[in-house]
Amino acid sequence: MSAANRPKTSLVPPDDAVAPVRHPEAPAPGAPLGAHYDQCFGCGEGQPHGLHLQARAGDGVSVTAEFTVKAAHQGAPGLAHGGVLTSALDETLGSLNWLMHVIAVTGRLETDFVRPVPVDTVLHLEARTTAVHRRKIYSSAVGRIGGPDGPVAVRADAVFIEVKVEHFIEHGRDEEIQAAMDEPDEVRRIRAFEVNP
Ligand SMILES: CCCCCCCCCCCCCC(=O)SCCNC(=O)CCNC(=O)[C@H](O)C(C)(C)COP(=O)(O)OP(=O)(O)OC[C@H]1O[C@@H](n2cnc3c(N)ncnc32)[C@H](O)[C@@H]1OP(=O)(O)O
Repeated sequence: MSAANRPKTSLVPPDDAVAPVRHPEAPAPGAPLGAHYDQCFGCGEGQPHGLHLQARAGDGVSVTAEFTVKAAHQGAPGLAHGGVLTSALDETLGSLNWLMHVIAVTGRLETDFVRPVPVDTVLHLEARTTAVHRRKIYSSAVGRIGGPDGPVAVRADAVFIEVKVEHFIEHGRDEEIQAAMDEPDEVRRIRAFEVNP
């Protein structure tokens, strides 16, 4: 069956899924994870149009992050665009994989929009990996407004799929791949994951 015809993977882990394992060299709880790629729309410091999310490690396989909704993120007047909020959730969820030293891409992501999020709001994001089944990584996130314990405005469930670094080399545009490969920090981090599973 071609990938395009594949039935949607459930966001509920199968019975034989296992608990996620935090890598022994993962950053300590409270420590920033840093951007995985300088030009990433979600976390890249060199990306002027990006969200500039800075995730911090939590306990187990969990992270927290804050995202401030700017005027450039509007959908309706004065309110955040749903796709931008989903991007913030995707980035936060994706950062969980670094705590396990696994390279993975988003396979499926489902967002519930519970409350409108006005411009200038700080969205307090929390995400956790709940289970792993072969290459599939099951994670969930919430975004709260009005403070870290405020009401939930958005929530998401996702399945990430583990990939090798060749995934990016094969599919990415040569120009950016070459630039990333020329960046010693990027290569060191990715290679560390490959030799240190
Ligand atoms: C050089 C520099 C590198 C820099 C690195 C930076 C990295 C940072 C990146 C972070 C960026 C931030 C995050 C982003 O924005 S990531 C960007 C958005 N995501 C993508 O671009 C992914 C596009 N999709 C693909 O490339 C392929 O379809 C993948 C790789 C996902 C699977 O194709 P592949 O041929 O490999 O898979 P398989 O057929 O062997 O299936 C394997 C298992 O997975 C299950 N499955 C498959 N598809 C899906 C699906 N869609 N939903 C749920 N489940 C799915 C499938 O049922 C099977 O399960 P099981 O049979 O085992 O039970």
